[in-house]
Amino acid sequence: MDIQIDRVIMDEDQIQAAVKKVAGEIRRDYVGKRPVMVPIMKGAVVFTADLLRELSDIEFDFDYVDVSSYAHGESTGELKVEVNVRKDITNRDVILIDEVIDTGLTVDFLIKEFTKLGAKSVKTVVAVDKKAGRKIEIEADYVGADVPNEYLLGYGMDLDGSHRFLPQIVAIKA
Ligand SMILES: O=P(O)(O)OC[C@H]1O[C@H](OP(=O)(O)OP(=O)(O)O)[C@H](O)[C@@H]1O
Ligand SMILES: Nc1nc2[nH]cnc2c(=O)[nH]1
Repeated sequence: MDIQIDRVIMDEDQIQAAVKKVAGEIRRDYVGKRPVMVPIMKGAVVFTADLLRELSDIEFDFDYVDVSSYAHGESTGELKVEVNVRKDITNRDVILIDEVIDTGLTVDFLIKEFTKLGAKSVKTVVAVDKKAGRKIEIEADYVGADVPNEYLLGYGMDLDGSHRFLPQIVAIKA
């Protein structure tokens, strides 16, 4: 597939500033609470590595889920759970980590799942927020930066597996 980059939405410095901002907010709210950090793979892989190294001065536990719903650049609206959480999250404060919130369907689904599993609280941190993309009413609790409602690549975001590890966040030509 021929992917043409249109423009850079966030460069590496802007991304790192966004990581530091949300890390500061999470540190303030969770120090001493030992939350369970749960990235939503695969897209969250890069943001998670940055965020959790930034938070290495507080205590937390770690697990991950692998959930996907996008194919060929579009939300199918159907969540496929490849790997579910294995840690016992009963009565635990959980922080879901994702690189982007768009329709909101992924985090909404997982918040409901984790609440059913007995979590004490489930909050969400995202690197970027496409607020205009929402299909349901839901907000992330910690947002690195707001971005336009265009299909983005890089910093974990892919198109059918391509461009996921681009260090910048870019928009592509339609
Ligand atoms: O708010 P939403 O519209 O639900 O979109 C956000 C989700 O979309 C992407 O996942 P994707 O389904 O592409 O799977 P991947 O993480 O494995 O690439 C991204 O990593 C988020 O998890
Ligand atoms: N790659 C990619 N995945 C997404 N999932 C939800 N929104 C996006 C996006 O803009 N780009």
